[in-house]
Amino acid sequence: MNTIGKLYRLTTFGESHGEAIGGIIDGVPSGIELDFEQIQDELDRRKPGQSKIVTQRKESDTVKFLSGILDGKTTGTSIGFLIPNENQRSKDYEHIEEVYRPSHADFTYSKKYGIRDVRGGGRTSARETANWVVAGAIAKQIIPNIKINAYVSSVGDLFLEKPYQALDFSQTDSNIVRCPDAETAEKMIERIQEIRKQGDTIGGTVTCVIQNVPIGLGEPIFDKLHARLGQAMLSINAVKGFEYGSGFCGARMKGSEHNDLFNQDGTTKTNLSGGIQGGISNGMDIYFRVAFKPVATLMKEQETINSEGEMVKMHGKGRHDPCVVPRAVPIVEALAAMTLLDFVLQDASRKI
Ligand SMILES: Cc1cc2nc3c(=O)[nH]c(=O)nc-3n(C[C@H](O)[C@H](O)[C@H](O)COP(=O)(O)O)c2cc1C
Repeated sequence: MNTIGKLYRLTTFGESHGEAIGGIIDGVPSGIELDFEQIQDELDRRKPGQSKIVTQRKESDTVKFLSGILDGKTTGTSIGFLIPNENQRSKDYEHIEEVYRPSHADFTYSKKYGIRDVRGGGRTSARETANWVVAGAIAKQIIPNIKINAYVSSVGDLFLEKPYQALDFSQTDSNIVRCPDAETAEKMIERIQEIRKQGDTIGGTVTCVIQNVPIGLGEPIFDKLHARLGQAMLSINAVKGFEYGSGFCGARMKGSEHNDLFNQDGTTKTNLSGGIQGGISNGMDIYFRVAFKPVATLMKEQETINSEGEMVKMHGKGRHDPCVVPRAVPIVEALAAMTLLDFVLQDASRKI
């Protein structure tokens, strides 16, 4: 229930306003020299308070490793880690103790568990995703040849029209919205600021491109590579859609338009398959898109119900993201890295 992965496994714990969040990573090969700066850099890309277009909660998100590492190298035993919570303001949530925020997880958690950790959303909070970023950063270091790049490809109805082949991924972090095209990025930032001033929120998409993938990762039936990527991406808070390759557009095409014809060396002239056929990587680029809804907590009045079943008015309070996609980029990359590594280990285990 709190674990993702089969051979590279992350088990997590923690609530938004509890003492700390953290996890245990199993399946890390021994002898990997870890780059701790890179792990912290990834956490900094996700952390709150990093720019004017994200939540202003201030967390240093400093990770403390407790086990599984000796003299900077992995020992092959489980890696335990903690990220202390530093900047909780639980009072900001007192006003929702008896009411359910529309489209948040307040109602479902209350009904399922009969008890609700209202402080910062408890375990429903995307604070949990910091744990995933730690495991993802380590996964990236174990499979450095596989290149994973995510970026913001839309905010509301503002789309980055260029295909990923025309982008320079080194520019993704050159702006606060994490869109590698400077002109589009500027418009996206303006839109998010406008929406925030209105006390509203806005959705968007993150595109992820995975390059240099060996042929043969993924299983033919239940552990299809795209199914596991989809499960990972759909586990991210606020995600409403996942499509890979031609995705939903493919449903509008004819086979003669959609088929990826082969070159003699087994590569394909087009890549509408998105690098996966029959659940197995074919060596072409894997690319997919993840759709994020607008954040549920609004800084404006909405109608809702309380725990007594009465219709009431509520007004959001506290520090919230007006749009999650800039902070979601490292989360998408982390889960992609963990999923790919899991299959690399599975593939290796078949060969001994
Ligand atoms: C990076 C990130 C930041 C988020 N920040 C907020 C936030 O500030 N306020 C909020 O209400 N929801 C936020 N969310 C979304 C909620 O966690 C999510 O909508 C909620 O748990 C309900 O789950 P669901 O939307 O997947 O159904 C964020 C999600 C992500 C990925």
